[in-house]
Amino acid sequence: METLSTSKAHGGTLGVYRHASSATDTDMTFSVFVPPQAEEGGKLPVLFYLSGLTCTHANVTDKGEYRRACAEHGIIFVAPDTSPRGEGVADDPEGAYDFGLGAGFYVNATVSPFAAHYRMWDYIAEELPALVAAHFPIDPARMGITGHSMGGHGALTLGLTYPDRFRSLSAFAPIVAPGQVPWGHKALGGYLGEDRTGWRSHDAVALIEDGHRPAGDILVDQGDADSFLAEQLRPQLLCEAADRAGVDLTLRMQPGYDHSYNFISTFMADHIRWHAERL
Ligand SMILES: N[C@@H](CCC(=O)N[C@@H](CSC=O)C(=O)NCC(=O)O)C(=O)O
Repeated sequence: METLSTSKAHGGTLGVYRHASSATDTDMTFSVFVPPQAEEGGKLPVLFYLSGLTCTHANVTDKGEYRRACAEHGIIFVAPDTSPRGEGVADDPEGAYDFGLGAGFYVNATVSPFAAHYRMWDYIAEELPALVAAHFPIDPARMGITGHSMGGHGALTLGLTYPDRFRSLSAFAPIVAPGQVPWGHKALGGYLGEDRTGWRSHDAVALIEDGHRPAGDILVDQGDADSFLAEQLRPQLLCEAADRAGVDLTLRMQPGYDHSYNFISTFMADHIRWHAERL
């Protein structure tokens, strides 16, 4: 693992790192904030934040405003990239923002040419937790996951699939049912193929319908002025599935907030506190 930069913040250290990923067979870059409590020598809980379409690790690192709350609650914060990148990595044939580079959708692609590198599911579920646990003072029994939009979809599907691994689960404006919305149709069709049975493992609503359960309760914040709300996000579908299944979900509709990092940064500290209480 190569250190690209480190900088002191709120008494802790923000670092950006690059490594050769075996999951994606590319270099991958991510950021980690280690709070000042690490100096005491113990292992700390970790929160993985999965970003949305068009993002790298840098969007939340620059605009997410998570460091003060992580320093207050003693949480390590890990922000990975959203897709493999580099020479030989396939992109959307028309360069669209919602597929290919910056839009890995947290799945292991099975369709050529994407199957060669687009293995973000394995990267987030397996490789990255092991890598950060080897290099930072992380307690692997206290891992939480959150994310925004496409990353909220990733957090929900990973948290529902691996409740023993991700002990706390929240999301900001997530895509809750990719099998029922245009972003999801394009991504799951392009990465997994048109046989929709395979899509259910990457659809939070379908996962709940199919019997998957999170480790505990789920927190979702959603702005009601989000331009993607009605067509792409549809959080009501998650509420209905959770109600039917007895999953403890809190959906907070936040008046006036849009889909941007102004929304995310407003509620970030609250999500970090919420995860800290559960980890
Ligand atoms: N057409 C827009 C759409 C991109 C966008 O809004 N991306 C969001 C995530 S959307 C769902 O996953 C985002 O987080 N953008 C980065 C940011 O820093 O705001 C466009 O291309 O801009």
